[in-house]
Amino acid sequence: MSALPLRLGVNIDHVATIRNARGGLHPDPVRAAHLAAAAGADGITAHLREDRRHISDRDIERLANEIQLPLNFEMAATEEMVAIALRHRPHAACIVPEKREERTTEGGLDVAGHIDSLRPLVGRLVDAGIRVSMFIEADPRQLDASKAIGAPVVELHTGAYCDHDGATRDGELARIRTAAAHVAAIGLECHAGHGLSFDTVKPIAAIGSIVELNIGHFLVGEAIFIGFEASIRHMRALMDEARKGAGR
Ligand SMILES: CC(=O)[C@@H](O)[C@H](O)COP(=O)(O)O
Ligand SMILES: NCC(=O)COP(=O)(O)O
Repeated sequence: MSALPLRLGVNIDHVATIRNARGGLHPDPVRAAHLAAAAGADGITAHLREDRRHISDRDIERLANEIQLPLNFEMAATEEMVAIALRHRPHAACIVPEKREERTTEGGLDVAGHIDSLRPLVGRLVDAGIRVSMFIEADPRQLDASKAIGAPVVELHTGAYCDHDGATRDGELARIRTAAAHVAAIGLECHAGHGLSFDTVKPIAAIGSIVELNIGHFLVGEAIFIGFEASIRHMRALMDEARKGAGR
């Protein structure tokens, strides 16, 4: 059976990181979103963190109102973020863990340990027509818990795979492959992301049951050297190369 089409969600958080370094308006994340669309992105991802270290409330408002691509709103499982999601009604919301002291997302959300609190929160977003995904480790317990709380989508955290090499990376890749097969078997949609680069994307893109990759930090960094559109176009080409011959 042939692999499903693979979407590229471009995360523009770190365009805002550069902007916030001087507290001005440049570079504009919304302009970056338009460029990403022109470069072939299938969606835009933006993470409104509780501490607003990069994406701001105004960025989310403008993205929701000004871009044509589907917006994937990454958010913590808090009442504050639910209210913002219900106000702007993005195409999708991805529920991610947050710790103020972390430099970046360090792992997946413990859905299995918080089923009772997450089920109603997910239900409110689903009832509002928002496609909810759970940002989780490649762990069958977390997959089954995501299904149990009514989330139609999971996004597998690829950080450990990207941060290691050799046998450890191979082990993480095997874990992701097994998890992606399980996601398909239980009828959820499978996405993946965090830390992906030109060097690490192809084995993940070759997993046929993964239908969306969310990639940001590397694309913004590489844009300094080759331009944002070229960075996105090259990532898309690598994903397409990997997809050829990928099974389900
Ligand atoms: C959830 C995820 O992997 C990305 O959104 C990542 O969080 C990018 O934002 P940070 O670099 O602030 O973690
Ligand atoms: N959910 C992953 C994402 O949106 C982008 O993560 P990164 O590529 O910035 O590490």
